[in-house]
Amino acid sequence: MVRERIDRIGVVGAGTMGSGIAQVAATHDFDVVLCDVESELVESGFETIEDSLERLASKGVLEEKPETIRERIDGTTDVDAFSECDLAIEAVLEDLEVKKDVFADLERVCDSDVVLATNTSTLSITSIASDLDRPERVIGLHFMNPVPLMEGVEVVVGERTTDATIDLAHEIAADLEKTTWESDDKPGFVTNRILMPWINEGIRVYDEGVASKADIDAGMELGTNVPMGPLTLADHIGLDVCLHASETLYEELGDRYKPAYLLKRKVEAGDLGKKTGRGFYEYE
Ligand SMILES: NC(=O)c1ccc[n+]([C@@H]2O[C@H](COP(=O)([O-])OP(=O)(O)OC[C@H]3O[C@@H](n4cnc5c(N)ncnc54)[C@H](O)[C@@H]3O)[C@@H](O)[C@H]2O)c1
Repeated sequence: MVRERIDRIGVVGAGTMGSGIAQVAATHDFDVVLCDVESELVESGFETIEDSLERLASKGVLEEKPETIRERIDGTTDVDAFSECDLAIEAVLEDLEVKKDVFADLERVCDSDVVLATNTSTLSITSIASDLDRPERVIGLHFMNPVPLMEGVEVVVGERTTDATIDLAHEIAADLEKTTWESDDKPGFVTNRILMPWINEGIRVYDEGVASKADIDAGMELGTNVPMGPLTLADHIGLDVCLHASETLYEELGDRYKPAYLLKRKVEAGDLGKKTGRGFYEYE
């Protein structure tokens, strides 16, 4: 049995993804609790949400005022505030031990019928749930970046996830006007298993001098009808995020997932893409 009536959603992690998930949930009339480890990080999540809501309002795509949506979100640094939540979504950094600790807290704090979802990009849902008493209520709800704009959500089914939990995951995504597809709990699921080698190959093609950055991106955009070429997309995702995902896939799946040399060097240099103003391209 899982709780089907969802009024209040708890989101752990107020970074890029957590703030986006909180925003989309509040936009769709859910009450939200947004949690991070320090109040400054919660505040920074709220700034991201407010900026995004203002941009969407200026394009005329919001049905309510940004302030009305914003007021549905409470901030906290204490996960105990999730005791009243009907669903919890974890979006903390991509580290198995950190996520396991967060899920231990969620299991302690949330009622036993509350579904606990993770936004992990590459980690195993089964591993994340492995120390819990009730792993059957854990599922992957893999939102795409930027959450307010991207329509797709990948539902990732762990070894012990029950049908009731899977149904709830699809239903809540539909309530958020997202479209889902399902993946088994295998490294990188559908999206990152295919996307990460594509990005790494784009970087190698550039590093080997096959073509300029602009021509690599143009070739893939015009030649295969994707909205962004691999170098531009890597900058948007964050080169550190791409490297971390590639290393996890390399560990699990072997040589064909080896991260590109230049990806590692750029991350070491602190050129992480759009968020630091420089990756493969420069940003204002
Ligand atoms: N960035 C992307 O494009 C993207 C896309 C899909 C999925 N994801 C996944 O989403 C998750 C979050 O990624 P992100 O890009 O938002 O990361 P981020 O670094 O922007 O945000 C993570 C936040 O989690 C907070 N945090 C860490 N430990 C915490 C804890 N114990 N309790 C509460 N908060 C804690 C950090 O302080 C930080 O604010 C990761 O699992 C990532 O793989 C990322």
